[in-house]
Amino acid sequence: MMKGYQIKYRTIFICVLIIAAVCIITINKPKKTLEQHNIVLNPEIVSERNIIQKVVATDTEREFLIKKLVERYTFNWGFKLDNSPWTVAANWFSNRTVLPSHSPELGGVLRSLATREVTHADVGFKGTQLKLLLVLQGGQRVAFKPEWFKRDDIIEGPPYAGADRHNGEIAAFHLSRLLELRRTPLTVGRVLNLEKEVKPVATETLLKTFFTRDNNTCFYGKCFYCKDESTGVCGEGPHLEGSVTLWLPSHASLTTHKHPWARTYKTGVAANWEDDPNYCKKVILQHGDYWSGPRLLDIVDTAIFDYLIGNADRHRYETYGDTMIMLDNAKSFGNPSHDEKSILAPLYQCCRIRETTWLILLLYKDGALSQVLRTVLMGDPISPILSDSHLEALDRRLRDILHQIEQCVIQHGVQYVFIANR
Ligand SMILES: Nc1ncnc2c1ncn2[C@@H]1O[C@H](COP(=O)(O)OP(=O)(O)OP(=O)(O)O)[C@@H](O)[C@H]1O
Ligand SMILES: [Mn+2]
Repeated sequence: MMKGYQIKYRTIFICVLIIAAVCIITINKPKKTLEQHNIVLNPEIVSERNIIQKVVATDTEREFLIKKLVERYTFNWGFKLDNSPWTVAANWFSNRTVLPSHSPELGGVLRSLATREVTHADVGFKGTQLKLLLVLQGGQRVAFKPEWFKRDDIIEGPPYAGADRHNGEIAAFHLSRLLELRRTPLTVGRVLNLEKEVKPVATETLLKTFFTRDNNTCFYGKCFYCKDESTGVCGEGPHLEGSVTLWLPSHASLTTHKHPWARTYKTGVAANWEDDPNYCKKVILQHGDYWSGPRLLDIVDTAIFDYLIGNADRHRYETYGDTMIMLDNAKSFGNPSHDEKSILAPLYQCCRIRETTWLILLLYKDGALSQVLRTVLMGDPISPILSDSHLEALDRRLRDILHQIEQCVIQHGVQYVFIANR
């Protein structure tokens, strides 16, 4: 009797030990990192994948990767164009991208945007923010967004607070190139002499809004927030810095849509997406074409891009054909110590992303993003474009994005999260 009890207790004890050991092994088993998953790759990014494998290897190879990326995205300011810069740029416009991944001509077109004579100046014809609509020699329309803030100024308040940041528009353009989201029109920095370059060619409507304050030339233009001298912008003397953005070609008819993840812009009033974890499914149900075409993935790409630049103001968007164009990126780089997680809602609510986008993001991890962008931005005539703290914020935000993608994979699996060829 006594012996039987002992055997029974010993068996139970051994079973408990085995179960505990299995549990410990399972819990401590290293999770497969995303790089170890065997993803089916698009041919065009196979070369990038080789680089990824290298970057995971050693510091020297990481340096090599950064050097390669800098070479690829630095533009040659002195490049001599054979054709009109405006024809070159108009020919770049296609149904998925507005410029090529890399072309020596890019430097020539950007130089023309920054230096060609202004032949006509008018008030911006759309939007809530003060801007100029200029025509440059050769008949090219551009939008000029003026400088309101210094590079170190910090914008406090709601995530969409403050006037436009012209340097943000420039940085966003180059970031979109680095990430191969080439759906942002060409943008460059420029200092205009308002007295000599703008006033002589200004329309009556614009001219009427010019005034002087402390010997500086100022104007208040025409827009929703443009009221009178109190809402005007001033240069230093006659000189006003700003961003010049190429207008898309006239044949590019754009359609405007309300962004499904738009904010209410009312303090204390949340939009539907803000407290509905199933919001993404509802968006897809409501717009079938979002899922069958590129739209939802364009929205996710744009959310990633906006999270990096800190733009919480994408209340509407434009499409050309099926493609979402990323216009108006100036509500960005306002506060380097604030990361507005809600901008990522399309990513964390849908948990779907283009496989190419994810692979390209991987190239820039561990500080490569700020290093490459810093060097590329040095080529702009009004550089430095971003303060160190904004560049550091990019690396930190990229880590958040990669972590979020990893969470999606853990939750839904690789096949669900990564979408190829759409
Ligand atoms: N480069 C461009 N090419 C073609 N159209 C453009 C370009 N930039 C702006 N637009 C058109 O002008 C509109 C207003 O531009 P933008 O969004 O930059 O102004 P905004 O004052 O910031 O507007 P909002 O305050 O609504 O954000 C865009 O929605 C688009 O239709
Ligand atoms: Mn805007």
